[in-house]
Amino acid sequence: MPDQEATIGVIGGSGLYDMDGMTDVHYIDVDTPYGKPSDSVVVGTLEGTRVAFLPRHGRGHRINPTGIPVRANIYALKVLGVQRLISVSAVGSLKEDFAPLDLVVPDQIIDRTRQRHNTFFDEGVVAHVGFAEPFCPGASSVIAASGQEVGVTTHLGGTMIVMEGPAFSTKAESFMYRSWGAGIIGMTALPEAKLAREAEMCYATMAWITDYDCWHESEETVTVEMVVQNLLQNVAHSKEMLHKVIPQLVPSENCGCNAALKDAIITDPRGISEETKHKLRPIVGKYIN
Ligand SMILES: CSC[C@H]1O[C@H](OP(=O)(O)O)[C@H](O)[C@@H]1O
Ligand SMILES: Nc1ncnc2[nH]cnc12
Repeated sequence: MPDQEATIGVIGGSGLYDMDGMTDVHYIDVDTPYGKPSDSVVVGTLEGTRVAFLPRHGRGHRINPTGIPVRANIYALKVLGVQRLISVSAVGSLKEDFAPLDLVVPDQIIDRTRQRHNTFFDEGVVAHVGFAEPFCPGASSVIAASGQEVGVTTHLGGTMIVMEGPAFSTKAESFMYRSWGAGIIGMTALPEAKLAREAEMCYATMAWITDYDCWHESEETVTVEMVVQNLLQNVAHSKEMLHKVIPQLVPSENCGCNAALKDAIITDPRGISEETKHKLRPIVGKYIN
């Protein structure tokens, strides 16, 4: 595999702006039809595997959740060869037994975002990917097993609310999300998960609980200070876990993530312009040439 390619991708969230222990490192600035990604992508070797790492808020946390160039991020990782993508996120808890510092590996998601581009298929070619199971079950199991191995309280499964932000929720919203049965809340897993599906990548999330949002009677309402304090411990666990997770992320025969577009493109290929084909080649080149 060439130096500037990687099959595994990691998107770092709040607090995770770099990865420890990578060797043979290249910083790559990728330009995409959707503009520049959040920052340079670091490609290096970790535990014998080529990995591409990208901090979604940019180094120094410059980009708010709404402003993250998610299409550019996913497109850039696809161009670099990424097939399986792990996302790391700080989240609030909506359930008593999901406590700060616990790890949740969600299996469902509810979209409460309003201002984001959430598809590669909005111009010139239409595709409808299946999203009933938004996270790759194989990659999710690997993350959960490694959480248990490093000794963190780990919950496999749970519904994640993705809100627009950047302000945190009102109490009324937080109670409503609880009544929906949701377990955690964050601001960034969408459209990331959807675009990763369109790009036929396995996608799973390591969601670290930093707070009880604002619904809890006896716990303090979320603040950035509280999130950051808990993040420091969560980030250390994330880094330790990534060393274990990455070498185990082998392709699974039955997850189907790598064939998400197989029956999803509805546009007659004869009507797709050369310009659109060129723009979307890394995403659809396997099906439309
Ligand atoms: C710093 S608190 C809110 C912020 O943290 C989470 O970011 P990420 O998912 O990238 O870890 C949350 O989604 C908000 O963007
Ligand atoms: N309570 C919360 N709401 C939304 N995003 C978060 N990230 C961390 N805590 C959060």
